[in-house]
Amino acid sequence: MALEFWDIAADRLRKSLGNNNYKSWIEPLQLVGESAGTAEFFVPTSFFGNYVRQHFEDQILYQMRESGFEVTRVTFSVGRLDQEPVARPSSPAVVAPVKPREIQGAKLDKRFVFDNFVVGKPNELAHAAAKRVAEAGPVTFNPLFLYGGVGLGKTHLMHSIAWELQSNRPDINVMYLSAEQFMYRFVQALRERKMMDFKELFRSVDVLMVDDVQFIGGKDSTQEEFFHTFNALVDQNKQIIISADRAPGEIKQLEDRIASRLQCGLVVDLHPTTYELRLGILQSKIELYQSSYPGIDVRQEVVEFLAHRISTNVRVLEGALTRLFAFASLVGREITVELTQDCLSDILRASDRKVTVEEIQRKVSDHYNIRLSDMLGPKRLRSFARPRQIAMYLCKQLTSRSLPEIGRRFGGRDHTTVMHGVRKIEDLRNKDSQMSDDLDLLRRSLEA
Ligand SMILES: Nc1ncnc2c1ncn2[C@@H]1O[C@H](COP(=O)(O)OP(=O)(O)OP(=O)(O)O)[C@@H](O)[C@H]1O
Repeated sequence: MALEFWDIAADRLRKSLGNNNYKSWIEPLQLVGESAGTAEFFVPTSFFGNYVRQHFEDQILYQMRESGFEVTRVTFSVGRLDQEPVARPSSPAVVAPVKPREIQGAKLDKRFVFDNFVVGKPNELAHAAAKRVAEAGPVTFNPLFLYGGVGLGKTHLMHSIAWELQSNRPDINVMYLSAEQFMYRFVQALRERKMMDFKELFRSVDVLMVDDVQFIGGKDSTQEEFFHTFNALVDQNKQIIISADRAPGEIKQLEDRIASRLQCGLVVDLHPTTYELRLGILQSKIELYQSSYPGIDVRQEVVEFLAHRISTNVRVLEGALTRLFAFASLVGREITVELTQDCLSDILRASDRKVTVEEIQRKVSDHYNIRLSDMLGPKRLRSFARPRQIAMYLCKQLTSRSLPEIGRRFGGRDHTTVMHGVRKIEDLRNKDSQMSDDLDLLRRSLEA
């Protein structure tokens, strides 16, 4: 009976709102039941429900009353009746069981899960924050903004969150995509005149994850749309997770209002890897590789050699291992440091960190707590002369500068003075363990 009344009300709504509005917003409503003056409707998404409530609620109430309903209130909740809409006022609605939802948006990499993410000092905060949002508890920081240099694990953490959300909360809608894909979809929606669908899609997600957001810098209309999407979701208390290669305030050509919104939640950076973290990552990747290349062993000295020499990013480290394992399996030899040097000569050359003379001078003067001007000036006091010789020695070791060039950069000294200094330190290094430790420490911090 109620269904027939609804048919009448719907027909009146078609006439009063027009065919387009009717098709888009009234036809998809499913009347679930009506009691105590309240009519309850199922709607496909929460965005849809909000939209109808804001724009058509009064009209719906009015036309329902005009058609014989005694209603004073309508409610809209997300759901779907299992078959054709059946309106039985006093019987409970039959709702389709919740199926685990697919993650919407870009495809996720199966290897990028929390279990495969090695945690160390440089990334522990980012990891902890990622774990927290993956629990899908009450939203405490919105957005979570992860940033860091190339290949430091931002995408890995984002995918891990998405996988974990899918298993913890199969009922919620998670959307992961890159900022580039966001723009592509936006442009496509504009071209095909489907902006309403676009808005509805993005406003109906429970967790939105956008990777590499620096991409929208300078793209004005994409930024504008992103801003509206962002605000709409935050207003609904939906979780947003963003990644970028730099902090929000440093993204070029990003509107100030967006940068400031992005800083409203928790901003965490992934620091460059340390030697220890690289060792950990290598050990974990080697174990993974050994399942594909049984019988191939990597000596500990090789692992240390790689962790020491490849300090750029983890992606390069992984590339080096892949090549090493493939090579070792082809030639059927154990992986030694020599084999590694042969096989990875190009990667090792490219990874050689370019340390500058100025960096060395600054580091050494800081380490020995003297002023830079005293290190470069004419004073011959031992407390200035020794750090000066150490800095010269490190310049010879870590840069490709010639002795005369180094002399010039140290207050215009002669190349024989530099040579004398370098020899002195070489000598001390072999005799004095404190000197040797100091040199190792300085070298490591310069190469980190
Ligand atoms: N802590 C880590 N533990 C294990 N693997 C890691 C870690 N950090 C990075 N990786 C691996 O390094 C590779 C590069 O990581 P990812 O793609 O997540 O970097 P990114 O920060 O998103 O880089 P980009 O700025 O280029 O997008 C991936 O294969 C990832 O699994």
